[in-house]
Amino acid sequence: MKFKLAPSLLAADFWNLEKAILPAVEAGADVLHIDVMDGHFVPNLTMGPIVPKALAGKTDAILDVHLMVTNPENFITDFAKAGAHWISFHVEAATHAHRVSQQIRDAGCKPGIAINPGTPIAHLEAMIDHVDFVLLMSVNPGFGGQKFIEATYQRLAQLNALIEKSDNTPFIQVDGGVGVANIGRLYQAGVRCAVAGSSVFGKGDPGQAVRELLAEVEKHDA
Ligand SMILES: O=C(CO)[C@@H](O)[C@H](O)COP(=O)(O)O
Ligand SMILES: [Fe+2]
Repeated sequence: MKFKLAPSLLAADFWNLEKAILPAVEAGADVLHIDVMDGHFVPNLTMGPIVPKALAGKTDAILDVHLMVTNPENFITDFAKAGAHWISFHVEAATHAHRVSQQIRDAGCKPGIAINPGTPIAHLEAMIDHVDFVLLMSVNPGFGGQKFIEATYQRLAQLNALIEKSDNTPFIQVDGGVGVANIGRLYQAGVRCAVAGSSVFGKGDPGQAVRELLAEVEKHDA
């Protein structure tokens, strides 16, 4: 699969969302990452379905909804109707993870399973065959702008090994603290979609930031 960069809207200027998003997409970002937080699973509140609904039809980018909520099953239909293409939910938050992934697929979206830095990779074992991607958190979920956790590289090796021995090949998305300093190494470690919030929208020019991040990936493409 071709590498995809997913700017996280959480770091964008909400006064000027269109001006933030358009240059990032024009510069080659294929995915827009929408962080949904409920103030319960994580100690922060962010966006509901009105956000993908506002973007749907305005851009060709994939709308990628990252649910950091308890009871994810309650939100799938609304986000799918709002135009989400990918929906990920946390293995820590889903009592019936298998049912939730099926619900996402039935709603016409690609299901992804997300995992916190403190949860053993082995907890994904029963779900690998039932998702299209794994979202490996490289910070503790809840906030943008945090420092990348270095143990993510070891966890990536464990995740690759788990995927290798399964019948399915979900792609790996990494989320949190990604920037020019680590995106190349993450690509080499098997990541095919990197979420980038502050490193895209935290500087003056999102288009330039996207070009720099993609150039790093290109450099590491052996
Ligand atoms: O899901 C989350 C945080 O919970 C992420 O998507 C962050 O929003 C990424 O932001 P940066 O770490 O790249 O600033
Ligand atoms: Fe996220």
